[in-house]
Amino acid sequence: MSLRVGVIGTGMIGQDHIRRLTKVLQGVEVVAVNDIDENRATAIAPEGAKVFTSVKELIHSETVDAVVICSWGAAHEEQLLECIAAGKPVFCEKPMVISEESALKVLAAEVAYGKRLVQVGFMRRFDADYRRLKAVIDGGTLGTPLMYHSTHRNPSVPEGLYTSDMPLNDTLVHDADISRWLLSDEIDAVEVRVPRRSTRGGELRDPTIVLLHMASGAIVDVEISVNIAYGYDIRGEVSCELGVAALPNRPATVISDQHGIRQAIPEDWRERFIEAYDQEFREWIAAASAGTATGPSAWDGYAATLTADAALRAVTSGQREPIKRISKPDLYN
Ligand SMILES: NC(=O)c1ccc[n+]([C@@H]2O[C@H](COP(=O)([O-])OP(=O)(O)OC[C@H]3O[C@@H](n4cnc5c(N)ncnc54)[C@H](O)[C@@H]3O)[C@@H](O)[C@H]2O)c1
Ligand SMILES: O[C@H]1[C@H](O)[C@@H](O)[C@H](O)[C@@H](O)[C@H]1O
Repeated sequence: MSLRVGVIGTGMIGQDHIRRLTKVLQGVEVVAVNDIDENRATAIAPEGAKVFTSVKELIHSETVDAVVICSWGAAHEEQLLECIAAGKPVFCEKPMVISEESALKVLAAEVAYGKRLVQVGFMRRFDADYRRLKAVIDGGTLGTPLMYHSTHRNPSVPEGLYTSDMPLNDTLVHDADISRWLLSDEIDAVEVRVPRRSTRGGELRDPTIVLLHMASGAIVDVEISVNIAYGYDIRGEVSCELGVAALPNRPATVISDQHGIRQAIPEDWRERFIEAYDQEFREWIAAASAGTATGPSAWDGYAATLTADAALRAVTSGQREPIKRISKPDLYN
């Protein structure tokens, strides 16, 4: 029997996930949708899916086995808590939540429930190139990882919707998560440096350089650029004691003409991570069909939120901001 899914939030990524859940993947159907913009939900709802005007009713509906949350970050806490209260597996787009307080509430609810229900949308962990990079680091042939250079460039971000904290609490969270995962480490402190501002983003603080001090002593530097015009460019290079392992640029046709030799750069995250999102959902469907979750957990969402909070403090203080974590509940070991 197919997993019957309700999707909350039918904007850019909600539409892309509905496409993959209805047209690409097996063993799943979208039976319900909701958006605060009811007209949008109605326009996007796949054939046969019910449009719910109440999130709560969608989550508790007997016709819905599992939930996909694609609303804005600030709405995630309430929606996640409702899914846990209903005992339903839930895939939640990143950021899991946007404050430490919210993250602790989600952790406490899931721990009290006693089983993993929450999977956070850190899709890089499902990308074949990142998985190969991790296999090399874990294989140990390059020795201990010492530094990781993470480059995260967006051509542009939605004007008005992408606000001043978001380079750190919406974009950096991917680099925080992938650094913890690649290096099998935790982030203990954060520093931020703000160079000359790009005029392309108006008043938005952009670009930003972030240093993540890992518990092991390794250091990660992250470039966050969210208005760099030329494309969606994601890079990563791990410097180890005996060598360096880097993420390849996306393979693309090589064009030679009067302008020189060139390769296309992905336009946005949809293009760059298309296979990663598919794989992320393949694994989620399998886990949710068994009543649970897999991959990035609420603990990982919590760790990314702590990093974003510390980075936001570091912008103001100009100092190295320490991170204090609760001890890890057994559920996440
Ligand atoms: N993993 C990724 O690479 C990736 C890519 C894009 C977006 N995202 C994340 O997905 C989420 C949505 O991003 P987007 O780009 O699709 O934004 P968007 O603005 O295009 O769409 C968000 C939709 O959610 C709806 N919405 C907002 N609050 C709601 C609520 N309380 N209840 C129901 N609907 C609500 C909005 O009306 C809108 O239609 C964000 O958390 C974003 O960070 C992740
Ligand atoms: O919501 C998007 C998405 O998470 C992308 O993967 C990231 O590159 C963007 O910076 C962010 O705004």
